[in-house]
Amino acid sequence: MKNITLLGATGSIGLQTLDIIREHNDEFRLFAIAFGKNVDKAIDIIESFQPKKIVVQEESIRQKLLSYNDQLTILLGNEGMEEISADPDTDVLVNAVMGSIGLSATITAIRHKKQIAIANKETLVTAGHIVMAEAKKYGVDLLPVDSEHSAIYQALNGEHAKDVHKLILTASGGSFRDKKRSELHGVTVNDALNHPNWSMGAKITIDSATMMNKGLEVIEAHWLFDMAYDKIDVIQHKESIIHSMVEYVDNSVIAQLGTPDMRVPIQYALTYPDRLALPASKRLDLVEISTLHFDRMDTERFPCLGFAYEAGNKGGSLPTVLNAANEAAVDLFLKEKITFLEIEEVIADAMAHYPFIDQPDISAIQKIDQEVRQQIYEKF
Ligand SMILES: NC(=O)C1=CN([C@@H]2O[C@H](COP(=O)(O)OP(=O)(O)OC[C@H]3O[C@@H](n4cnc5c(N)ncnc54)[C@H](OP(=O)(O)O)[C@@H]3O)[C@@H](O)[C@H]2O)C=CC1
Ligand SMILES: CC(=O)[C@@H](O)[C@H](O)COP(=O)(O)O
Ligand SMILES: [Mn+2]
Repeated sequence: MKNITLLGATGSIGLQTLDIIREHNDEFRLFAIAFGKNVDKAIDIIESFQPKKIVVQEESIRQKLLSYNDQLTILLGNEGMEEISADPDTDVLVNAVMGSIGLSATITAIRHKKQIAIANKETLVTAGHIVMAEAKKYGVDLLPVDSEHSAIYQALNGEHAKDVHKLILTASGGSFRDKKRSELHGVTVNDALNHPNWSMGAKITIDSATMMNKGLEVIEAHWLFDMAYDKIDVIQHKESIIHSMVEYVDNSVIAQLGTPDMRVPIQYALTYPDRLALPASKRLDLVEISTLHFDRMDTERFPCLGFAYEAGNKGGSLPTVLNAANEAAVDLFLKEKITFLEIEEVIADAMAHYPFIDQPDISAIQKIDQEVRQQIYEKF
C-alpha cells in the first residue's frame, strides 16, 4: 500500500488522481492533501478519503474547515505543503497545484527522496535547472503526468538520449485553432475556456488557446529528457489521440496513443513501471476515429510558442519571467481586465524589460517571480 500526498487535490488533475486512488484502493491510500480555496470540494474529499493531514493557504479557510470538524490536522501555506511533502508517511507526492507556487514542495520532496508524479509544469519551467540538478543529486526520477511527457517517457522506454533524433510534441491547437489572428480581437473568456478535446483547469485551458501550454511543455521536455531545444518539435494534431512521439536516429518513430483521458498518464505515473487496468477509461478505436490530422505549427499565428523557445534557448532568468508574466496575464484575462491578445503583449513586454540574470538560484527565482507579477498587476 502506497501513501499518496496530493497537492492541488480540488483541481482537475487532483480529482482525477482521486478517481485512481478510489479505483485502486488496495494499492493506494490518500495520506495528505493541499488545496487553495474550494472548501466544499475539500470537505467531500475529506469525508470520502479521510486524509490525515490537510494544507490550506489562508487562515480563513483553516477556520472554515475547523468549524466543519475541529479534530482535523490543518497546516498552513507553502511551509505546510513542504511539511506534508517531506512527511515520513508520504510515499508518493503528486504535485498538481497550478503555478510556480508548487516549486518549494517539489524540491522538498526530491530532498526527501520521495517518488514524485509531476503535473505542475510551471515548476520545471521556472526553475528546471535547479529541480533537475537536485533530482540527479538525490537519485530521484520525476514521473511525468502531463500527457505529452508521459507519452515521451513511455516512447523512450529507457533508450539512450544519443539515439534520439527528435522529440515531437503534439498540440490540439486549443479553443481558437480554427480562427485567424484577426478574428481574435473580441473573443471572450468563455470562448477561450471551450477546449476542443480536454476538460482541464481554467489556467491551462487558456494556455492551450494561446499555445503557451505547448511552449511551457517544450521547456518541460527539455528538462525532463535532457534534450536540446533544436531537438524538440511541435506539430498540430487536432484529435489529441497521438499524445507525442520520439523519432530515433534510424528514422523509426515511436508514438503513444490513447483517447484523451488524463487518468491514463496519472495512473501510469503512480504504478510505473507496472500497469494496472483502467476500466473507466474509453478504449481507443482507430477504425471508429478513422482519420488523424497533422499540421505544421505557425509561430506568427501563435507567438507564445516562439516566446517559450526564446526563453528556453536563452535560459537564465528568462523562463522564470516568461512563466510569471504568463500566470499574471492569464489571471488578468480570466478576471476580464485584459483582452485575449493582450496576454501575449504582457508577456513580450516583461521578457523585453525585466533585467536578465544568468544562473538564478532559488531565492533569485522567487524574487523575480514576485516582482514580475507585481509590475504587471500594478499596470492593470
Ligand atoms: N488539467 C489537466 O488535464 C492537466 C493539467 N496539467 C498541469 O497540472 C497542474 C494543475 O492543473 P489543473 O488541475 O488543470 O488546475 P486546476 O485549476 O483545476 O487546479 C489547481 C489546483 O491547485 C490548487 N491551488 C491553486 N492555487 C494554490 C495555492 N496557492 N496553494 C495551494 N493550492 C493551490 C487549487 O485549489 P482550489 O481550486 O481549491 O483553489 C486546485 O486544487 C497545472 O500545472 C497544469 O498545467 C498538466 C497536464 C494536464
Ligand atoms: C492534457 C494535457 O496534457 C494538456 O496539457 C493538453 O496537452 C492540452 O492540450 P493542448 O495544449 O494540446 O491544446
Ligand atoms: Mn499537456
